[in-house]
Amino acid sequence: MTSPPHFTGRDLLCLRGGRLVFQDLDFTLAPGGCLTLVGPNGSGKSTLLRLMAALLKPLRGTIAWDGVALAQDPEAHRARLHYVGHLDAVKASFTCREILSFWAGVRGVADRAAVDRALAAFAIDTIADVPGRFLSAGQRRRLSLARLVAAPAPLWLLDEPTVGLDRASVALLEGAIAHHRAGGGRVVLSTHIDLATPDGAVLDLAAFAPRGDEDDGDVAEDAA
Ligand SMILES: Nc1ncnc2c1ncn2[C@@H]1O[C@H](COP(=O)(O)OP(=O)(O)OP(=O)(O)O)[C@@H](O)[C@H]1O
Repeated sequence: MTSPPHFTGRDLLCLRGGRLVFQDLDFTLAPGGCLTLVGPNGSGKSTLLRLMAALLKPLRGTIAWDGVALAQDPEAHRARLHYVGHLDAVKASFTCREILSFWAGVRGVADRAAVDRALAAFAIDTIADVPGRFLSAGQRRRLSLARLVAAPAPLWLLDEPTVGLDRASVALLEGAIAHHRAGGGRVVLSTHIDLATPDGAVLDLAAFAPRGDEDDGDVAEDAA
């Protein structure tokens, strides 16, 4: 019997702007798993998500999908994930439906039903034909999150996805995450608020902060 594919990080050390952000960091995420990143401002939650998306490289350590290091084929890795960062990619002159259809098309999904499901999943169906320029901050965020549903991908990387969301929208996100995980999908998210992720794991970045005894002055940052 073969074991399920795991998403792992081992012995990770990361610099940004020449400064040590975290070190000795390990994680493991099995299919259906959720990892919540917590920690104070600047502790490296966004940085770790960017490492997991193969947008940055660690100075030391390895991140691997099913035993294969991301560095071997970062493009293949990016094709299996959705990364939702702080910026909402919303085109002012396109409607919500057009924006979602575009994103789905980029991922090879030409399925109106999938776009309809995504609109409904984040309660944007009532504003499906409203152009991006007229959306509120919370509506823009919901539209960005709806991409997750419009074009399936096994790994969701979500950087503070609840920013701008009202309580009802947070519940919609929790539901979408639960549905994704029930189908074997994986989620890593950073948050400063409580988000219901049943049976999920929590990784506190504060535990991997520089100890103050390192001399990092002579090591170069290894950015992608
Ligand atoms: N592009 C960059 N160049 C240089 N340093 C950076 C860059 N981006 C982030 N940093 C630094 O890396 C460290 C970690 O930042 P990061 O954004 O990962 O923290 P965070 O835990 O996500 O913070 P927050 O809770 O405020 O969002 C900080 O000290 C930050 O100043």
